[in-house]
Amino acid sequence: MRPYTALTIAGSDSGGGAGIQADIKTMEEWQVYGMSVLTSLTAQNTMGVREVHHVPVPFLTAQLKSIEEDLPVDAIKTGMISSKEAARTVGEWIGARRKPYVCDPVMVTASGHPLMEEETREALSEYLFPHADVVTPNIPEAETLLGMSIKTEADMEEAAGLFVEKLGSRGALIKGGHLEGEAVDVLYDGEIMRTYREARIKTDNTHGTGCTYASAIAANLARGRTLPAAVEKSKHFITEAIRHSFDLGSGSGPTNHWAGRIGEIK
Ligand SMILES: Nc1ncnc2c1ncn2[C@@H]1O[C@H](COP(=O)(O)OP(=O)(O)O)[C@@H](O)[C@H]1O
Ligand SMILES: Cc1ncc(COP(=O)(O)O)c(N)n1
Repeated sequence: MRPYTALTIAGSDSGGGAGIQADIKTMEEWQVYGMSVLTSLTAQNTMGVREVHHVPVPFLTAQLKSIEEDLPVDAIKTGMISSKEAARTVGEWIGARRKPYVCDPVMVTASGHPLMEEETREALSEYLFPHADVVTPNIPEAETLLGMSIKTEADMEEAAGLFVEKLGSRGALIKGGHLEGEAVDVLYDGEIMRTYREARIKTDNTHGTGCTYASAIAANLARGRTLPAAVEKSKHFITEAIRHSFDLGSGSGPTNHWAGRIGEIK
């Protein structure tokens, strides 16, 4: 049997809650075979990032070549991409594949550690966004990339539209986790504006939510679902993952990737 497959191109989180580790755990939950190309290694836990080591670009290329010569890729997700050169390499590779692609433009960790060099911001719209079916910024990322302030749902809709019009992606999902009240996300697929709404869960354990959400969307696209259907399924998945998140570590604890299967193993 040939399983559905997805590739994450992202950084490693030694603490296991975000980055590549969150991505592969999430793909597994959707019964999608996960593959990973590492861009950077972070020495990280729930409290923050101690050190970062970037994978040299020729080795990034070697990983991409290893996938390409041997393994099928049904969908792609990108996360931490620190340098302009890495963005160019990854963007050119993705552009040649023409597979469903979810771009999570991670810039800083929740604890405030930068994961991207400043000059890479422009490289995102140059090399990555044009190939993306959907870009998934949180509010601070959307504000930085668009140079606007986002405080209301109307602002989120405007931002989603601007990603497509000005920054060149085919779609945008603006995530409202950083606003107050309900956890509302706005998806624009280039034609229709849709809103996904869930009650806000009272917890500080949200380490890895962005990575998990983007990977769930990629896994659902790999399974052949449309973008709105993939987002709907993934919004439900991330909400349960936050509801059952783990009180691990003394910082912001990780989301629970197996929330949908709680109680299965006795
Ligand atoms: N406390 C919460 N309760 C319920 N959903 C949340 C909560 N915090 C974030 N979310 C949801 O989790 C997803 C990730 O959002 P967000 O926190 O904005 O992104 P990031 O992890 O990239 O900063 C979004 O669907 C958002 O609405
Ligand atoms: C290697 C790596 N990549 C991404 C994030 C962002 O995590 P989040 O999903 O909480 O925004 C992170 N903390 N570490």
